[in-house]
Amino acid sequence: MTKQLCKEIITTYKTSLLALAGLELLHSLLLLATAWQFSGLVAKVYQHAFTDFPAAAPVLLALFLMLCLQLLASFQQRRIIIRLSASWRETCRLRLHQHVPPTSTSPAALSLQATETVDRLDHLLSKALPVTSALLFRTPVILAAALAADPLTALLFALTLPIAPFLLYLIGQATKAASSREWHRLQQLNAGFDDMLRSMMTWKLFAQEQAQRQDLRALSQGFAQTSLQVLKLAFASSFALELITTLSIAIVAVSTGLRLLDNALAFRTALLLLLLAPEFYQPLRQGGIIFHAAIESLTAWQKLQAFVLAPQPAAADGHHEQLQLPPAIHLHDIRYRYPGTKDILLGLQQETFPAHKISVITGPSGCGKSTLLKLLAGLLPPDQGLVLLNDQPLATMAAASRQKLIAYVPQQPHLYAASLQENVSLFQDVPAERIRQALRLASLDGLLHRLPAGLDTKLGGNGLPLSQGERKRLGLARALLQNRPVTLLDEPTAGMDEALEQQIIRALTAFAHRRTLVIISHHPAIQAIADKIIHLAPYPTEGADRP
Ligand SMILES: Nc1ncnc2c1ncn2[C@@H]1O[C@H](COP(=O)(O)OP(=O)(O)OP(=O)(O)O)[C@@H](O)[C@H]1O
Repeated sequence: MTKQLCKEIITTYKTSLLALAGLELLHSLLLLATAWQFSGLVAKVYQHAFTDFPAAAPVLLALFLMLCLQLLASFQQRRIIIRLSASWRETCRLRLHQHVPPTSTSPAALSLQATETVDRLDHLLSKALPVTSALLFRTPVILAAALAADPLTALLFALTLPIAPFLLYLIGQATKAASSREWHRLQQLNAGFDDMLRSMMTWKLFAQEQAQRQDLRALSQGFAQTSLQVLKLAFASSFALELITTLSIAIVAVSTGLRLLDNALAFRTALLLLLLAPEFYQPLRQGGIIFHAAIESLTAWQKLQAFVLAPQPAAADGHHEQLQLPPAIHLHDIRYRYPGTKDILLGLQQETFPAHKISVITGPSGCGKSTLLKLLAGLLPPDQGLVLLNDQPLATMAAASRQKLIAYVPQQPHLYAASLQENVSLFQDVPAERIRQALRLASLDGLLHRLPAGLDTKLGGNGLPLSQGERKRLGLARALLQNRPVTLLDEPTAGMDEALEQQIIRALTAFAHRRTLVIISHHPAIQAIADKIIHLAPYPTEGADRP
C-alpha cells in the first residue's frame, strides 16, 4: 500500500522531489560547513589566536552568511513541501470526485472522505517528507564527516542509529491497529450524526430525541476512547525516541570528552563532533513525533487508494458521433443485484426502447424501475447482459460520450447551493433566454417571476428551498435544456395537480419528437401518450416459481 502511494507521488512530483533532494543536500553541507567554521572559531578564541575583533570578523561574516543560506534553503524546502501537499490533496479530491459511484456511497461517508480523510494525507507529506529527506541526506553526510574526523564516534553513530527505527517498528504495529479503530469510530460518529440531523424532525415528532442523544453520546465516547489510546501510543513512541537519542548524544559526548582529557582528540574535532551529534539524531527525534501522524495518514490512504489509483476516465471516444441519433435502447439478458443484497432485483430477457418514441415503465413499488433507469443511464453496470444504444454496448462507451448522449432526471433532483440559473444550466455557460425557455416548458415560469432576483436567486444551502414539485420540474428543465438524444425521467409528474401535469405532458410530447424518451410513471395521463408501455414485474426470489 505504502509502495503504491510512494510510486504515485514520485511519478507525479518528480521535479519537486528532485529540487527538494538538492536543497536538502545543500542544507546538510551548509550545516557541516557551519559546524566546522564555528568549531574553528571557538578553538582559536580558546587558544587566544585572535588578538582583536577585526581579526575574527571574516570568520564571523562567513558564519553569518552560512546561517542565512541555511535559513533560505529551509524556507525553500518548506515552500516546496506545502505546495506539493496542497497539490496532492487537490488531486485526490478531483479523482475522488471523478470516481465516486453515483449511487452506492452515502453522502456522509463521501464528505468525510473528501474533507477529513484527504486532509490527513497532509501529515504524510508536510511532516514525514522533511524527516525522510533528512534521513536520506543529512544523516549520511554527517556520518561521513564523523568518519573522516573520528572513526570511533562514527562507529557510535552507526551502532545507535538502528535502535530507533527498530523501536518505531514495534510501536508501529500497535499504533496501526489503534489508528484503524479510531478511523472506524470516526466514520460511525459521522454517519450517526448525519443520520440524526436528517431525521431530527421525525425524532422530535415521536418524542425520541433523548434516545438519539444517548446513541450519539455513546458513539462520541467510543471515539474519544480510541483517540485517547492512539494519543497514548503517540506519547509513548515520542518519549522512547527522545530517551534513546538523548542517551546516544550523551554517549558520544562522554566518549569525546574523555578522549579530549587524555589528549587523544584535538579540541576542534571534539567540539565539531559535539555540534554534529544533536543534528545527527534530530531526524530520528522528529521521526517519533511524526510517526503517529504518518500512520494516521496511511490509514486514511487505505480508504482513498481505490479512488485515487483507479484509471482515469477516458475522454469522449467519439461513439456519440458515430451513432445514428436518437438511438434505440436494447436490453439483452440483463440481471442486476445491488452489492451486499441477497436476491437478484432485476432480470430482463429482451427489451427495446424504440427511437423517436416515448416508452413508459410501470410496475409495483420496489420492483426496480428506478434501478432499471440507472442501468439505462449507465450509472449502474449490469451484473450480466448488455445495454445497447443501437448496436453499441453502453458499457464500452467512455463516460464523456455517454454524458453527451443521455440525460437522466432522478425522482428527487439535487438542488445545488447556487443561483437558479446555475441550477438549471448545471454550471454551463448557457444564454439566459434558453434557461428561461426551459423553465417555461417545465412550468416554472411562475416561480421565476416570483423570485426576488429572478435567475440570480440563490437556491439550496442557505438559499431558497423549493417544494418537491418545483424541484421535480427544475430537474425536468435541466433535461429539456440539455437536449440529449436519450432522456430518462423518473416519475416527472408525481404529486402534481392535473392542470400542471397536462402542461408537462404537452412539453414532453413536443420534446419527444426526434428523441428516445423513457419515463417511469403510474399516471394514466402519461401512459396515454406512451408509444410503448413496459410493465416491470418483481423478479422472482430464489425458490419461487418463475412466471
Ligand atoms: N443502493 C441500493 N442498495 C441496495 N438496495 C437498493 C439500493 N437502491 C435501491 N435498493 C433496493 O432496490 C429495490 C428497488 O428499488 P427501486 O428504487 O429501483 O424501485 P422502484 O420500482 O423504482 O420503486 P418506487 O416505485 O417505489 O420508486 C428496493 O427494494 C430498494 O430498497
